[in-house]
Amino acid sequence: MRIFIIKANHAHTKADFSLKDLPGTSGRIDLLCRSINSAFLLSHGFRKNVRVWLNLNGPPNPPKTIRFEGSEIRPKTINPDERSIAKLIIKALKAGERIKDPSKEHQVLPGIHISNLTFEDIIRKTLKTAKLYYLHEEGKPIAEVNFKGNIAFILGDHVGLSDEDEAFLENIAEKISIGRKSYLTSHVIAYVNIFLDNLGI
Ligand SMILES: C[S@@+](CC[C@H](N)C(=O)[O-])C[C@H]1O[C@@H](n2cnc3c(N)ncnc32)[C@H](O)[C@@H]1O
Repeated sequence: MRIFIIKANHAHTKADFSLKDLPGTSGRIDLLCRSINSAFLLSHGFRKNVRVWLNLNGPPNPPKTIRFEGSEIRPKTINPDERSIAKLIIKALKAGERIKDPSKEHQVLPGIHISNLTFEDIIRKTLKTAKLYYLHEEGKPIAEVNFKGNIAFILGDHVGLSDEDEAFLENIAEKISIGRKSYLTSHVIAYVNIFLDNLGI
C-alpha cells in the first residue's frame, strides 16, 4: 500500500470558503484537491492501493483530518477537477462539525473519513504498519531507496513543514528527495506514484 500524508498549515477547517476562489479564500485547499487527483487518478483508472491523509490546520477549528481510503472509495466519487474534489472536502468538513466524538473517525462517504486527529496522531498510527519517508528537496535520492511493504510519504504544503514537525520526524522518517528543485506537492505525489509503478511495487 502507498500512503500520502499531507500537512496543510493554513487549510480552513470549516467550509467557509468560496469554490469560485479556492486559492484566495480556503488557505490553499486547491493544492489539496490537486494532490488527491495525483494520488488516486489514472487515465481511465483509479488507484485502490492508495491512502491519503489530509491534515488541515487553518482557522477556525484546527486540526481536522480527512482520510481517503482507495480500497473503499466508490467509483466516480473522485473526479479529476478541483471543484468536485473541493466539494468532497466541504462535505467532510460539514460532517466534522456534527460529530459527537471527534477523536474518533467518522465516515462521510464510503472511504472518506473525518476526525480531529493531529499530524502527530497520524504519524504514530501510520508507523505501526508502514515505513515512513519524509519528502524533502535535501533528502537522499529516491532512486537509492529500497522500498518494501507498506510505504508512507509525508509532504508539506506551499510553506512546507515547520522546524517542530521536522524535529518530531527526525528519528521516525527517512528524508528522501526526487530532485534538488522545489516542486509542487501534487507534482511530487504524481512523480512518486509513477516512480513506484515503474519499480513494479
Ligand atoms: C512547494 S514544496 C514546499 C516548499 C517550501 N518552501 C519548503 O521549504 O518546504 C511542497 C512539498 O513538496 C515536497 N517537495 C517539493 N520538492 C521536493 C523535492 N525536490 N523532493 C522531495 N520532496 C519535495 C516537500 O514535502 C514540500 O514540503
